[in-house]
Amino acid sequence: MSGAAQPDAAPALEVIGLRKSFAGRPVVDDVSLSVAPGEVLGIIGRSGCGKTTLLRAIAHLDPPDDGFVRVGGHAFGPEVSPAGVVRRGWRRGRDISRERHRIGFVFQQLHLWPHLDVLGNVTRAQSVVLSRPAPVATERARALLARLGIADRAAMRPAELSGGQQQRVAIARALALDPPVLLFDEPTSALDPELTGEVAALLRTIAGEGRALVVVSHSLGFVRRLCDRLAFLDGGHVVEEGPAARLLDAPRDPRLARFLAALAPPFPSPQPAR
Ligand SMILES: Nc1ncnc2c1ncn2[C@@H]1O[C@H](COP(=O)(O)OP(=O)(O)OP(=O)(O)O)[C@@H](O)[C@H]1O
Repeated sequence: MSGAAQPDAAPALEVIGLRKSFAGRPVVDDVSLSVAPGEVLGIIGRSGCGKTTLLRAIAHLDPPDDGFVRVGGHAFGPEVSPAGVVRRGWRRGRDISRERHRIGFVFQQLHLWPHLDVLGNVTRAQSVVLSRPAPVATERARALLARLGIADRAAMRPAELSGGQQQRVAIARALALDPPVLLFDEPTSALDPELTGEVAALLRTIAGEGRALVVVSHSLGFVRRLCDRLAFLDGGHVVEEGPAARLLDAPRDPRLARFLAALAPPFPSPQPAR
């Protein structure tokens, strides 16, 4: 970890009492989280515990049923209260599209536009979401592609790239909107294990710019390397939260201990040959 987190700073992201149900079944149930600028929060938990649903509800890709999301102290989304009061002047559907650039989202499946080349993928969202003039958007895109080491791929289509390169395009596309908050859903799931360290280093650099990152991952090695804090989700609730090393090495909740034990290698590592 780079130590760039600013835990005493005002939160970049606040999630307060978020709830999301599908067909009457609560999947995210009263989740509250706070992430400081420069901090990386990891979300861990067994398959189906609601990690992706939580990320999507934070970003209002699937609007939450209840709760508040704030970015830099300002409301993100309609702020539906338990009493059903909606933020004054809020127009559902229309207004969220204007705010989307404040929370970047890098999907597990990446969702790059297959018919656009790499440069087009990184400029298009800037034009659509921020109405940036084409030359400004292109300059920003080229600078990001260079920074992410894929400038020489600018004219290629996503299908012509490796998984790691495609992921860099998705990260460049999200960064192009300058979001103070970035959400990553399983950023290493499509990558070879040797790229995991590279992705962790890249995300640390991005956080080091003062952005708040929330990262869902199944890989304990990855979250240990990357995250300042972890939240363990079970049954739609955050049942334990704290410094990453503390949760991984000294879990307090038996559900977290069981989850970690199930992921630990079944046999001790072989002793290295002397
Ligand atoms: N759009 C939806 N409609 C109905 N049910 C849904 C929807 N999205 C998610 N669910 C359900 O919510 C539960 C949590 O799903 P979610 O994808 O959030 O879990 P997860 O923790 O991210 O799982 P995984 O680690 O396997 O990706 C699952 O039971 C899933 O079937």
